[in-house]
Amino acid sequence: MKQSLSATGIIKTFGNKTVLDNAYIRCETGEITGIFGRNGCGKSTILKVIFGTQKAESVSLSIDGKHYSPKEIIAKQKIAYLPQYPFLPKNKTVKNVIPIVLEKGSLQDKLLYLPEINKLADRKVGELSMGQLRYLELLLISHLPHPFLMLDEPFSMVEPLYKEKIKEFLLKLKKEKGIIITDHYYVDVLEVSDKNMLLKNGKIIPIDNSQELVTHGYLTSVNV
Ligand SMILES: Nc1ncnc2c1ncn2[C@@H]1O[C@H](COP(=O)(O)OP(=O)(O)OP(=O)(O)O)[C@@H](O)[C@H]1O
Repeated sequence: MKQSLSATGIIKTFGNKTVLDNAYIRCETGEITGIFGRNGCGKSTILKVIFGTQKAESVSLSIDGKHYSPKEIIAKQKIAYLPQYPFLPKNKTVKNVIPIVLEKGSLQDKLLYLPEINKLADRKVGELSMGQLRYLELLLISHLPHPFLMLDEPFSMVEPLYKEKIKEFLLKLKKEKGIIITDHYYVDVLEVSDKNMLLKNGKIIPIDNSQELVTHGYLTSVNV
């Protein structure tokens, strides 16, 4: 059965600057939602507000019609979140960080035996390249059993071959999850997304076709 996530009425200010002005995100399992917007428009902030790690002046959050406080989101294990910046401890090996994120032994094994992760198993996290680290973090977070997944720049620093693997993986994963992605690699996002939104001046604008990203000033031209 489909599950739905709704975060509405989001207001967030930093000092006298209103970054989110009645913004919203809605997502259902079985679909990928792309969020676009210029640098500093509030894409990371909206994800952090929903995940409960950034306090907002206002946000109304519900999953399957049940209301949640953002403070409960981590504990309730409904939404997994890949932050924009690396979060794994640098001094641990890849095989030792997997159990920190994934509790279940079968999930740990599933990840560890993926050839691209297995070959890094004994390397320290701090010794991985940025792209290898991004790929590891994405796979770790995506293997959590949570029904919703928010990805902040999953394609950043990742080589083209692995970007293709990520897209293939996300298209399979969306059969069981609702996925929200924000990334300036807009071609990659558009290739996998079912619906898209633009964040501009604190508001969400639904995007029906990529030409609208030009109309609203995010792109100068569309080549997809
Ligand atoms: N802790 C903070 N204190 C003050 N201002 C902040 C803070 N965090 C974010 N901001 C400001 O809020 C705005 C939105 O930041 P955010 O990181 O959400 O943008 P973004 O859309 O994710 O940008 P980018 O595409 O560059 O990653 C920016 O103007 C930023 O400077």
